[in-house]
Amino acid sequence: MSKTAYVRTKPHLNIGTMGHVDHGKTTLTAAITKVLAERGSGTFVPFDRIDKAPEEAARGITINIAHVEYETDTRHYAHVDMPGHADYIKNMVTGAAQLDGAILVVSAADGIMPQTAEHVLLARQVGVDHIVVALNKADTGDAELIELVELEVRDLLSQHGYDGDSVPVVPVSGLKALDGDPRWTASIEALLDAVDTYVPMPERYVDAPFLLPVENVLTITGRGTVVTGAIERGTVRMGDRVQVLGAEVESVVTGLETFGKPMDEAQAGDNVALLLRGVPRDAVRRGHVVAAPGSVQPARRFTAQVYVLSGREGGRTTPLTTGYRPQFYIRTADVVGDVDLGEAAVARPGDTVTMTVELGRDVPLESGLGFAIREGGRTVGAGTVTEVIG
Ligand SMILES: Nc1nc2c(ncn2[C@@H]2O[C@H](COP(=O)(O)OP(=O)(O)OP(=O)(O)O)[C@@H](O)[C@H]2O)c(=O)[nH]1
Ligand SMILES: [Mg+2]
Repeated sequence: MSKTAYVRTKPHLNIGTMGHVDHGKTTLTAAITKVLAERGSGTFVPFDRIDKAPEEAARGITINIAHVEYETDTRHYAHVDMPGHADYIKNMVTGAAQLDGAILVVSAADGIMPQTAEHVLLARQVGVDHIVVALNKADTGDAELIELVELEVRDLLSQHGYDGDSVPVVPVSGLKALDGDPRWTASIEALLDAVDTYVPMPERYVDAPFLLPVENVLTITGRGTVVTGAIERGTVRMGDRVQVLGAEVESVVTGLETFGKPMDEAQAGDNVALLLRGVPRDAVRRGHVVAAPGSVQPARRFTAQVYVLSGREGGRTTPLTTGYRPQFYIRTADVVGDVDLGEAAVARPGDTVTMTVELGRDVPLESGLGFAIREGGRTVGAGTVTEVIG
């Protein structure tokens, strides 16, 4: 069966829903696709097609990130629906790493909760510069409560370096919009307008050497190994030679698709699936990087500026010292690393410190790259690479 090729008619952006567990991210994602499908631009993706794993259905939570696509009048979006549950932050970080903007979903009935704050911090760290707030479940709350939650969210965003005063905050009801209630269908339209206008089209480095952080790996029986993710920079064409950093193999791109639609060429920002010739399924993993051969030099040692979260922010309550070995979340990778604090030797919760890190394996690094530090299921630090040592 031949598939319809992807035709680039509008600028493409990557957005997604993040926020605390059960605040309604998946419901809102389904509602957005429904409202737009009714406008004739896209396909409705029902809730159970987004949370489709049996464990997700049984537990009523999102575990894996899921991608849907839709179009507004002015833009084409790939939308990643991220899990809110604290146990699946790892998947959330992978999703957030590819976003140009995020929809922070906050239940107007509950207000900000631990993963609301953690997601904002992580989004900031992985380079999400623009957030639009959906005050969901607005059908349940009274106006006064909604106003209070709005103030609280603006404050939280300001604390993390976002412009909390100017961020659009839109009261919505994903559930009622899914039901077709016109008042709440209009709230989804208002949210999408806010995303269209508030999240700018990022600069795309289409002329840079190709680089794609691997989000997922799958096998197409009889055809080979497919890697998926959002292209960070550059352009890739059918037949291009690429290098898989992490797997240390070279390959040729023999298939290229976005949301099931074939393309001859994909560029920075596109959310794609690449079929790689002759690469065994188990050689490639999330966290590896596919790049133009020789274009990046992986490294494992770097210096960084790191903020150590306080106990109140969900971080450690005790200082960390040289020799500390947490996990570093860099792009889609999580890698163990040894921390050296130099002469300071100790960093207390709430401190901003300079550290030297030696990772457990080589990864493509560059100064300015943001990362998160996690330990035993919680985020303990947020940092930026200041210098790559080698
Ligand atoms: N009243 C009301 N309930 C809602 C609304 N949106 C979602 N819900 C309910 O809230 C619960 C959680 O919804 P989900 O969409 O699964 O929440 P989620 O944020 O995706 O949860 P995780 O992905 O597990 O973090 C479900 O029972 C929904 O029906 C809303 O706008 N109003
Ligand atoms: Mg969900």
